Amino acid sequence: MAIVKNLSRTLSQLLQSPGCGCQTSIVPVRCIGVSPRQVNSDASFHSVSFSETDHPRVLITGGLGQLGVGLAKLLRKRFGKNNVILSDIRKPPDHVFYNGPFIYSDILDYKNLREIVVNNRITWLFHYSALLSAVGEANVPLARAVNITGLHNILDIAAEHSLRLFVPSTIGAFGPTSPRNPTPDLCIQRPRTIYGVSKVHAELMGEYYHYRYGLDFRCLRYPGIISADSQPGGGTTDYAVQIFHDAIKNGKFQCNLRSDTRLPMMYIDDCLKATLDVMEAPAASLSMRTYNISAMSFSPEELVQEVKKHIPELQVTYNVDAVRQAIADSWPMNFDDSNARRDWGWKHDFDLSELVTTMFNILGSDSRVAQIN
Ligand SMILES: NC(=O)c1ccc[n+]([C@@H]2O[C@H](COP(=O)([O-])OP(=O)(O)OC[C@H]3O[C@@H](n4cnc5c(N)ncnc54)[C@H](O)[C@@H]3O)[C@@H](O)[C@H]2O)c1
Ligand SMILES: C[C@@H](O)[C@H](N)C(=O)O
Repeated sequence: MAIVKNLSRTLSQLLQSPGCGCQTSIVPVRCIGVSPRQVNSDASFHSVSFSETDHPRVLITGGLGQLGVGLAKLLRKRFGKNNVILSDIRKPPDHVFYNGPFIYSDILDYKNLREIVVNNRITWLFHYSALLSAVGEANVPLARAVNITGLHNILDIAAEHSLRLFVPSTIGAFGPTSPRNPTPDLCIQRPRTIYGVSKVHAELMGEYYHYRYGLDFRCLRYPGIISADSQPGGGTTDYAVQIFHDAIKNGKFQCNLRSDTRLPMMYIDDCLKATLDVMEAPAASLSMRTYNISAMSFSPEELVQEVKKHIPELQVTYNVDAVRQAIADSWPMNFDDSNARRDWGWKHDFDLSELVTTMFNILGSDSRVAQIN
């Protein structure tokens, strides 16, 4: 009986304090072949390994997608061009290649990742590689490999080298049984896509590594992100980017979601600002490690009305894609991000009308609007 009591006391102490349990033992993370992936218990996971006056040394994985290049630009402004390395498995266009460090990195290659982290003395890692919701459903084995096996590699590397790790999650981490209007941070999560399942897995594994090994894991659940100078990578919210390009190019747009499909959305600048803010937030201010962030929520018909203020003759038709519609119908309609606002001061700058005006300003619709008037 006494043994059972002692065991349960030790276990409850372990579960209550972050970074607990790493004081006295070597914690095996994973052993593969001749490279024992072990985390030394003495590693000071909570203190980042650069001094307060130094800038972090940053690696971004999956950096050539919709969000990575913009993130690199923001981080380079803050920490210096050479302190931020973009990586991907694709060939970078000239404007990316000549604008700062870029290297090849396949997140499924653990040794290559480790080499990059060690050789470049990386201290912060932004893990952007993923297959999004629609392309994930089209290739489940690849999505499982990249989104789950790849994440395991990232977590182990981050724990081994005491990195501060950011992994984005998504509105897609919720499912039809979650409260949808609004969706709070903590509620039932039973997504029906491989993308959503892998993101819930990422949230839970990151938090587990935080509480078990003290990994400085930080995670935001992004809404659908809208950007002007980068294309989305195959998600359910892609229509909200495509409409701007099609409206400007030929004044016609065919929407693949039903006109009343309401989803949380955000302009890219807000998303990247939130990402940097949560990474810079003092650990003591974070009451959780995974936060919803929100800015606006709209349906295709509401977006169309706003776009028509700039291009009144826009013609819209609906040709619903069954896979995407089923996904969207299972996702949150509105996101409750009150914890992020309270804990680390999250605040969005762009509402729907500012978003649409900004998109047209960047994409250069002025001449078209002028022609119409
Ligand atoms: N864009 C959004 O609306 C949105 C919303 C919520 C969450 N997120 C998350 O933010 C992150 C970035 O999103 P994004 O829109 O830029 O994605 P994206 O699909 O545009 O880009 C993903 C990148 O991952 C790379 N990649 C694929 N397999 C890889 C591998 N084996 N090794 C290394 N890289 C690999 C791809 O080449 C691609 O450039 C993702 O994790 C995504 O889940 C995005
Ligand atoms: C919402 C987000 O995760 C992505 N844009 C998708 O639709 O898959």
